[in-house]
Amino acid sequence: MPLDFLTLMAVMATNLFMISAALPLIMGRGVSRAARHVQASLLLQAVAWAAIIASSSLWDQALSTLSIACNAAAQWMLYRALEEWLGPRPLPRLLLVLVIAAPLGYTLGFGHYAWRVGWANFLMAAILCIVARATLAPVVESSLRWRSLLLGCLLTSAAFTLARGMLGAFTDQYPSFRTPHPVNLAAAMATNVSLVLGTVALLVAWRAEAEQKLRTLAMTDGLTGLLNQRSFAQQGASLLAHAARHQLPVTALMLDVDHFKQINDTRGHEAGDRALQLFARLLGDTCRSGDLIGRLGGEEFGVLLLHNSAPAGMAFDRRLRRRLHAASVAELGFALDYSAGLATPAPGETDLAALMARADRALYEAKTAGRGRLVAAS
Ligand SMILES: Nc1nc2c(ncn2[C@@H]2O[C@H](COP(=O)(O)OP(=O)(O)OP(=O)(O)O)[C@@H](O)[C@H]2O)c(=O)[nH]1
Repeated sequence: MPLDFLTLMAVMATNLFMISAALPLIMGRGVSRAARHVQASLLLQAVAWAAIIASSSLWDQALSTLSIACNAAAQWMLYRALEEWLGPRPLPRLLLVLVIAAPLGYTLGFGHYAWRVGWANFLMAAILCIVARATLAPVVESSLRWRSLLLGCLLTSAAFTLARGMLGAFTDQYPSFRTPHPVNLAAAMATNVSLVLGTVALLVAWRAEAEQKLRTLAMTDGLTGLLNQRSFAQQGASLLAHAARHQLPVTALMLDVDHFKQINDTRGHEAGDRALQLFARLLGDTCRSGDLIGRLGGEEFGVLLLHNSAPAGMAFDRRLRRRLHAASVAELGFALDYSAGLATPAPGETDLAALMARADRALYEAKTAGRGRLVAAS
């Protein structure tokens, strides 16, 4: 079956334009930054392929330079999407330099065919390798499946781009972009397939991002960003089981802001919300990593301090109280105070509900004893 190179390219450019038009419709408004980067990347690729096809009939230098600039920029946008999904990625500066240098060197050396083809393809291959590298070693948890698929697509494209560069720079078998050389035809086929598979990988990545957002939303309290009651109970039970297994000390605290209704009534609901946010932030600042904090009700918070026995829990309370008094006056314009109850599990105890109920009873004692204090369960 004869394969016409330009037809393959035209099909790919058409597909890319269709996908670029369809994606915003499928994804809808208000999508994440990563999704917007992906949309931009696909559109830039579509323009790049359309420009290279058009360059064979008019404005050769301008359109082929535009094509390389768009292709490089498309990879930059894809890299930015990967940064959003996977955390900081390696070699961002080098990538940016290559993205700028690829079209610049190409157009400056346009008069010399071997130079411009070698330059543009070698730099594009390097760009593709850096983006492929960016799919590895995520800083945040991410599925290996879509990343492997994207990695495969990018490495395949990089290999063919490199092969084109070698042919153009060091042989006379690649006299033009449309040459029906077997490597060129295979590259066009592979790019078409990579486009489809790469788009699938990116859609799966986008879905994974949406799922993660939903999971976070279901686990956290919208106002303070702390764990909500349900996830505090789930994660608290695991923490308690872990502590019991390894015989680690744990201290549980129940904390409740004092006279909170009065704050709402006299200063307004918004001031009350800001007070809760400040309290939550200071709780986070006073805890160490591995501790658990949750908003268990309106102005009631639960804390599980790992590696801490009762005296350390009391020291935690003193630190928090000091910080709260200073920060509430400075940031809210009035002093905020709270009552707290403290309880520690018996050796081997893993019943979180019973432990928190003891801390809650101690909290009630703190309230009835005049508020603004900590009471330890006996
Ligand atoms: N601003 C604001 N208020 C809330 C929120 N959730 C609950 N509340 C209010 O918190 C108040 C809690 O009042 P109470 O349970 O009487 O507690 P309190 O006034 O702090 O009294 P003590 O705990 O006995 O010191 C109620 O008025 C609730 O409407 C919230 O998310 N934001």
